[in-house]
Amino acid sequence: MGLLIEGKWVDQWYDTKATNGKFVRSESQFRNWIYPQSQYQANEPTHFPAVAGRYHLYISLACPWAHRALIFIKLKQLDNLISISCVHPDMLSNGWEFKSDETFADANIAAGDPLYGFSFAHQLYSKADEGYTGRVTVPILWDKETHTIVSNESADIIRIFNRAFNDITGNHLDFYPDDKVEAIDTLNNRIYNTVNNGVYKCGFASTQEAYEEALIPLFDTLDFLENRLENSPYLFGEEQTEADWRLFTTLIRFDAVYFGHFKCNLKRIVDYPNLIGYLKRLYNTPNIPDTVNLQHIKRHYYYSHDTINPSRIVPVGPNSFFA
Ligand SMILES: N[C@@H](CCC(=O)N[C@@H](CS)C(=O)NCC(=O)O)C(=O)O
Repeated sequence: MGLLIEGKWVDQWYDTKATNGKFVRSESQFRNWIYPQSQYQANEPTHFPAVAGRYHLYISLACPWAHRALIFIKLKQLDNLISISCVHPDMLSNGWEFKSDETFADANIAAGDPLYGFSFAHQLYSKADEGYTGRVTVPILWDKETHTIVSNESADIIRIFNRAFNDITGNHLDFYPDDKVEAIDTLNNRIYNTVNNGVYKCGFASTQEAYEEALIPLFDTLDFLENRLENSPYLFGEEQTEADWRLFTTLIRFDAVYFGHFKCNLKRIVDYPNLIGYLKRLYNTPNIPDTVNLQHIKRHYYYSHDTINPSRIVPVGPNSFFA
């Protein structure tokens, strides 16, 4: 685990000393946008046009943020327009690596870097910006034409996928409808701070106080969501929205990883009747099971975070999502 400093790779774990033991996630730095041809302005440096075959998505099958992007490829039927490949689940001193390894072959997503044959994800960041300083994270939405990163922010990538390619695919499903924008943003904000990022705040805390400060709001929000789902299949009623999918990628990892490895252990998701029903409902959406790789998920967290799990032993259970 490390980061790039002025384009050079430096191996170091998250520094929580300056923040009283709290984990503070850094902001993504590539925040460009893909627009449909009708809205694309060539003279705007942050604009990229929606063109079939032009973009590549680099993901980790273990990572909940990258998982969102993969899910939107499926929901919006973008498989034939955007190519995808994945990193190896082990994120060690070189950060995310591209290597093929039969043990971790996924049935649907190829491993490696088909564009440049790079060994490390940090080489993509240096290619995009030779003086880049910051973390090397996935997902990475890459432009094959100008050889740069369009976006490394999953929240933006799923909104790009929600709209930009509709004219090409004919898929007009809308997971961020105009009349719900404010309500979705408000709920996303709570779920991001206390659940999606909340589990990381628990897991990467380096003081008892910082851990407990993250744990309590995490379970407050899970209790609140359990209540909200009492009479409703999804967070905003009958229709799925992006809020559901942003929550899904954390919930599906919870009992297998966050409960044990990140010490988020007041309750499991299976202990919440509405949340577990909701998780199964989302999981059973067409093409979604193909996006969930429990082997990568468990291996990545338990094997990569040796400050938390120095033995690198990967627990055997649970070996299904809902048990
Ligand atoms: N805000 C980013 C966060 C992405 C992120 O932190 N991804 C993790 C994997 S789960 C990562 O690549 N971490 C590497 C690092 O922090 O060095 C997003 O949502 O896209």
